[in-house]
Amino acid sequence: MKRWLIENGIFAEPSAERQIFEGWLYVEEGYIAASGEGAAPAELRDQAEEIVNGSGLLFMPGLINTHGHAAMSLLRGLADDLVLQDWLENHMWPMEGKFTGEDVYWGTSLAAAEMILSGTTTFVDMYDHMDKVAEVAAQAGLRATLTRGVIGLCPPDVQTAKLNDAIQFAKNWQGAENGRIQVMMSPHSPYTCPPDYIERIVAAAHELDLPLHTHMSETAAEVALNVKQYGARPVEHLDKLGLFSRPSLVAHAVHLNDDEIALLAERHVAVSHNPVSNLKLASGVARVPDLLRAGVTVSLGTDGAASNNNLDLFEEIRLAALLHKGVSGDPTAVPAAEALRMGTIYGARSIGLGDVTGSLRPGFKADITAVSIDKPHFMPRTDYISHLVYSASGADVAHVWVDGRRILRDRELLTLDVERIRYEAQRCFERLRG
Ligand SMILES: CSC[C@H]1O[C@@H](n2cnc3c(O)ncnc32)[C@H](O)[C@@H]1O
Ligand SMILES: [Zn+2]
Repeated sequence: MKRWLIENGIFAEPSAERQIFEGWLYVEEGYIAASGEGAAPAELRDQAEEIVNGSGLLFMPGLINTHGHAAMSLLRGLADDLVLQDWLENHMWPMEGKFTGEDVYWGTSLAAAEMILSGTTTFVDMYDHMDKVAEVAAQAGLRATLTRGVIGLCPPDVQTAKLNDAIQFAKNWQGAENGRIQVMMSPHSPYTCPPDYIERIVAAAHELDLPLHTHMSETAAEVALNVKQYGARPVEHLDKLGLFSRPSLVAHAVHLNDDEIALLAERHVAVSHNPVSNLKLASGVARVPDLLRAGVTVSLGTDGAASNNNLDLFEEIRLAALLHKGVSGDPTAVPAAEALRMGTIYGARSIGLGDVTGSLRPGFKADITAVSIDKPHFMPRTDYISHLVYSASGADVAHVWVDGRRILRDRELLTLDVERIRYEAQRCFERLRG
């Protein structure tokens, strides 16, 4: 579909001065070409190959999930109510050690189905067997920023093999699928990668001209260990290793002091805030209002489904708006529109796509989520930004487009066979469980 039109819709653009307008939006060759209030121009109606009747629908930029491990949806519900290190070392890593490419394929497919059904159009994924993740993203029609996460707690030859795998993955997939697939380089964390290994990964990112992504300062125990092992807190440690010399996105950043916040701002490091995962693993609450005040780009991630336990980014948006009010005692700590920007345009900026996706303005890719607003919890029609943040959930999503192509119609997945995915995911889990 090259040219199509939405008319009679309500549009939410949280980064514009006028955040809500009623009218039309025209898409051409995958891009938002024009939009306006009131009735659509007759010439655009004539040119359009499809006209979408937007009545009863609220159109918003597709959601952007900036940190996750999609295939971990196979481990959902397996090990709840544990702290990070116990959960990782005694439950996740033993299971992940048994994962084959097929497990990653079906686990990621399950996640892709869930993300599309809850309005996500772009996801960041750090995992192993990344060719399988990229295949799923390509097939699903999602936009994805993918990275082969490397853990360096292994002999030097295995470290090298993992790094080469990450480099090869980048060479094969960077810019694939009409640019929908982007790649980053990822040391898993400062506590799983020795300093010299991080330096090699950073050097590879420079050579390949790629951004970097890592877990950082997720728990107080991690920060204490970093100080004990390396004599510096994680931010200073990673800065010395050159990680922030590339565009960087760090996940979690829960335990930061004022100097670290200032340094992240100075280095233009983006933070993926994962409030549900941080609460579930009892990691703490990130200093999001302070980060935003300092000028850091803060976006939202679910982390894997095993620490969440779903991939509904509306939940992260709502929690980001609520949690920081609760802990600060300031109801304006994260206002509704700011939470929505964290789930959309700030997500795009944090992965270098700030002029590509995350907005409904002309010139952006047509990555659009349509929410069905003919429901009691969207009444009365007071403030749709408020309704999206405080009342909506992923279950309200009716249609999704990525790159101008519809991938969800009336909650029917158009690119994925959800029955087959459910069957295969259960089969994979049973084999892994043994
Ligand atoms: C090397 S692939 C990614 C790796 O990350 C693990 N993981 C999942 N959630 C978290 C988290 O919250 N902190 C640190 N590491 C996490 C996952 O199990 C994979 O092994
Ligand atoms: Zn993670």
